[in-house]
Amino acid sequence: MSKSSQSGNIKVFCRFRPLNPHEKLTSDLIKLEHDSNISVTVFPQTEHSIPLTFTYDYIFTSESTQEDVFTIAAKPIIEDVIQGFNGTIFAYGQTASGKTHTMTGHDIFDPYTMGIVPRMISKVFDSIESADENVEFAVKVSYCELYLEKINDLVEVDKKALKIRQDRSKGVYIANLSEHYVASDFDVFELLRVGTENRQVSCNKMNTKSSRSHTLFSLTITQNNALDLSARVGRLYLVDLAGSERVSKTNAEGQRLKELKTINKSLNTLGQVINQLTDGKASHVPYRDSKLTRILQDSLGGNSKTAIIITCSPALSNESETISTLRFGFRAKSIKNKPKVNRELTMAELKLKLAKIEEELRKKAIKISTLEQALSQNEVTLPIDTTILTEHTDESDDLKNTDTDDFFAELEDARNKLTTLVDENFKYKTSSIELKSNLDQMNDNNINQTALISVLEMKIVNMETAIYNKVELTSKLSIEKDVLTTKLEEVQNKKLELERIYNEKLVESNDLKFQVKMHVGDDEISSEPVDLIEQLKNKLMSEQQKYKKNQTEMQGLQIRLNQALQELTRDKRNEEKELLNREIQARNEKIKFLEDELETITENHRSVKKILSEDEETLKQRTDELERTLDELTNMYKQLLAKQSSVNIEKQLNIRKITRLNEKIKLLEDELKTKREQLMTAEVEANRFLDDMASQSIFNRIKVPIKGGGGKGVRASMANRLSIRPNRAYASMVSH
Ligand SMILES: Nc1ncnc2c1ncn2[C@@H]1O[C@H](COP(=O)(O)OP(=O)(O)OP(=O)(O)O)[C@@H](O)[C@H]1O
Repeated sequence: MSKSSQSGNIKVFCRFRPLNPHEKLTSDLIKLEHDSNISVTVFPQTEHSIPLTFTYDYIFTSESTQEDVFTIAAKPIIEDVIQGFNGTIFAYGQTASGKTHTMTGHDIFDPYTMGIVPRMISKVFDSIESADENVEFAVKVSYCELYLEKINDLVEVDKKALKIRQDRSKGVYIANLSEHYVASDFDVFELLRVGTENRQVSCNKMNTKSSRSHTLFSLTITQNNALDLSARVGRLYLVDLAGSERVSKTNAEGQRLKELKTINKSLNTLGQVINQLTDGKASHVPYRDSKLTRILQDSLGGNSKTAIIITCSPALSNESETISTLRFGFRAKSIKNKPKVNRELTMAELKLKLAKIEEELRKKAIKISTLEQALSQNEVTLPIDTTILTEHTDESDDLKNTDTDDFFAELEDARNKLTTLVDENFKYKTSSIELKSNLDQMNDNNINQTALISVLEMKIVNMETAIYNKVELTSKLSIEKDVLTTKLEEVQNKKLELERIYNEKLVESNDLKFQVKMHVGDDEISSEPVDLIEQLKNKLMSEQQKYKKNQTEMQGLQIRLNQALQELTRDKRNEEKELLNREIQARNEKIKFLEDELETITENHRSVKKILSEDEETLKQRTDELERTLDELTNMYKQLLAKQSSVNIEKQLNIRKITRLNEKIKLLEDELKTKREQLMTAEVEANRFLDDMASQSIFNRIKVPIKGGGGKGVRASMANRLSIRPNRAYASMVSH
């Protein structure tokens, strides 16, 4: 199967039916305005209600014809199904709103009243008739109903309570549901008639032939092109839902009430599925909550081209149901599906794909070398064995098919990742270098500051030594001063002593003079006393000399003391001391300042170190991370190389296969040429045989090939049989 997907919203169409005869007598019309053929505004009659505007892909009014509905809503879907897409059309609305009228129609043979289903079937066979005669079609149909949450086959009625299954190729499907090959629209109509007869229909208060079950009619068209050997499969689902209705409006009880509840439950789940699909935030879509939503899984949010026709009653008595239906359709409009063509590739397409793969391989090789360069620029060496690129072996038959698109996407992804990582790595490296240079600069600054500090410290030591010397000198001078003071005191004491002695001697001498005067008069003084006086005079003289000497000595000492004191108190000294003190103070302040500065620098250094160590840590982590990622990328790169190698091998194998196939085709073409003529005659016989078969049984379990364009013979013969048109009673039975 090849992919050719395009996403698109589900198409929603709205259809208002006319008032029925009963409503014409009992009810007014809902107040609404058709703003355009895509927008309608409802003015609810309930108190305080505001007007509600709804837009759809198209709005059919009560005057719209069945032909209009088919052309606008259904025809594009069947055209897509013939192209190989899956398509779904279903009608949703309250009971008696016109679902069956829209889907089947009142009379499937009446060109005016026939609904979507018969028109689509005719369209399918018209398309087959006008198709290329090299295309062979096979059409098969199945018809079932979902009644009370059980799936029953409507053609082979013994097949009841069928199970829903899902697989990759078929998607969601009903296991064991009978499938019938059909050769013409007549076969399909006949099958529809039988199925409709078997459908659960009962009377209710609102609709005398109300559908009590949901029905699912499926038509699968397979086409094989004999020229390019391509194949396509398109599947069409036509769903006629049972109508929702309020329990209170129907007076239902017993089995009817049970049916009603089951129908309402499955329709509620359908509403929830649509709500979840359009919510945007919802993580779970409750498809499995009802069989109806499970069957419609591929049609809602899946790979189908889907059209929903919401049918509405215009009667005021149904206003709330009509608004609820309009809301349902409005919401469903935003569901996005991803339809894809179910087809197999032709030989030419295979060749084209091979050429594309070869081109992509070439590009990939360039990309790989670019990657290698990028890696080597980042000093990442890869242990690549380059021979792996060209190596291939015959033992590789088991190798899985590699989707080159995925491979290239992966490669591109890896390349982008690598580029981002390389850029990041580069950024980190640059910032790391910047940080390192900052750190170096700060270290240099630090060294300079430290040198300056040590010079200053030296200076401080010198100054301290000088201060110490000065202090020592001062203390020496102070000691000397003390000694001199003591000496001065001694001299002064001596002086006082001498003065005292002198005074005593003076008193003694005066006493002696007086005694002499008194004793001898002036001339009668004997030689003895004169000697004594002389002695005393001499003694006094020597004492005076001693005194003078002491006095001179004392004066000398006094001078020396004064000199010493002067020296001590001299201004110059004081000034020097003052200066010294000031210098010491200034240096102390400088030391303090430098200490503070040193502390700040140390603090800065510490914080920078901390930041750097943190940055280094982050950088280290980042580098580790990058290294890990690079390791991963290296592994990925190796894997990619291995993949590339397997693609190369596969390419070789494919080339061989294609060569073999071409040879085979050549042989087959030759064979075909000879057999074609034989087939022409056989075909006439086969047509006759098919006619016979169709006359015996219309439900065919054997594949009936219908030739595009060439199928005219079969359909024409069928048309002959259909020329006896079914009577009215039969036709209306088909419609319900
Ligand atoms: N657009 C229309 N034009 C004319 N008549 C219509 C239209 N739509 C519905 N009717 C008529 O309204 C009646 C109810 O329609 P129908 O049976 O299709 O409703 P329904 O939605 O299928 O009901 P239920 O869910 O109960 O099966 C029928 O008689 C049908 O012919």
